[in-house]
Amino acid sequence: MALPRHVRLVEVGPRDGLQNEQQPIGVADKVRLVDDLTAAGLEYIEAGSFVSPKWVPQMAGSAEVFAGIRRRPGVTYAALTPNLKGFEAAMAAGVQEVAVFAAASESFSQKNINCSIAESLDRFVPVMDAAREQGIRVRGYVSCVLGCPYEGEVAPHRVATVARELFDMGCHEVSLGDTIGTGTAGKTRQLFETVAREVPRDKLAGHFHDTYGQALANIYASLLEGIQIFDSSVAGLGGCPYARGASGNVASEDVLYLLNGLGIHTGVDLERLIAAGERICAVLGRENGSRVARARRCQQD
Ligand SMILES: CC(C)(COP(=O)([O-])OP(=O)([O-])OC[C@H]1O[C@@H](n2cnc3c(N)ncnc32)[C@H](O)[C@@H]1OP(=O)([O-])[O-])[C@@H](O)C(=O)NCCC(=O)NCCSC(=O)C[C@@](C)(O)CC(=O)[O-]
Repeated sequence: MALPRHVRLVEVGPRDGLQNEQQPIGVADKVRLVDDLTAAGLEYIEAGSFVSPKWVPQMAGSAEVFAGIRRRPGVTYAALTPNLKGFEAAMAAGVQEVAVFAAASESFSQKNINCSIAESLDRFVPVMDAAREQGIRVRGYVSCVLGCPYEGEVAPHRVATVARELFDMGCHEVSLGDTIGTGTAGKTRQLFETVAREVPRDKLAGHFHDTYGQALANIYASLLEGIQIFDSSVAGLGGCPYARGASGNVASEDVLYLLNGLGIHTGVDLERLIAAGERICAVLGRENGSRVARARRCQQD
């Protein structure tokens, strides 16, 4: 399959990235991060999460974040909503698009959202109904698509079943998450080939954590499978609170460098993106997880 000419980057740093930080992060710093990402040209930014603050304390201020950001027309600012309560809170905060999240592994589903896969899909039905009534688009996530921290291997057909359920219930696109980053390029191709029998390819996104250093290779493998939407996290922020040892998402800067090198258009400015990552890393006092950003810094020193 020929490589696509355009890719949409879904920036998940303010949500997937920051949700795993142990130290408190002020609303102003979160708002600044989202504004910097907007300035870098990202068209889709996951800016927060309306989940139980007991489960993920770092996302507790999401309503304030949505109140503080400067929204650029044409940019989607989205949030996670695991149930109707979260959806209603997101609507009150003026969220434009929400995401529901399921897993391909029963154990991870229990650890992450305290219910089975089937129960989670049932919980999403009222969210989907309310979203339809209010004209809100819903994105779907499937976690553990290339491995589970509790169960190990996950067969592609199990992922396909959950992805199909999410698509059939009205999710406009389904993002497949390699939560623990164990996937390799061959398995990634096999995964998309299998899932694309159930959900159209142009409705699938890749969401790769870089724990084993395979994320860029997996993105290239996905491009060869015709996938044109990728989730990434500025400065490689993050991890997953329910997958011990999982490192952050693949760094947005590194994905952009790959795509730029392939001549694939994204509309994102690399230098501004690097600046956004450097700023939030300075706030957090952590090393920048983007190799591109680190290389640029060395060249400038
Ligand atoms: C789903 C629940 C709520 C079930 O949690 P539960 O305890 O089973 O739910 P519950 O309905 O019994 O409610 C318990 C308490 O939570 C409250 N509650 C209930 N719902 C909400 C809500 N929406 N917002 C705020 N509060 C809420 C509810 O009001 C109650 O409060 P209490 O009476 O004890 O004071 C919980 O398990 C939860 O919030 N989990 C969140 C897990 C999470 O955010 N994980 C990270 C995101 S997923 C991810 O990172 C993976 C992804 C997407 O990036 C892809 C990948 O890489 O794999």
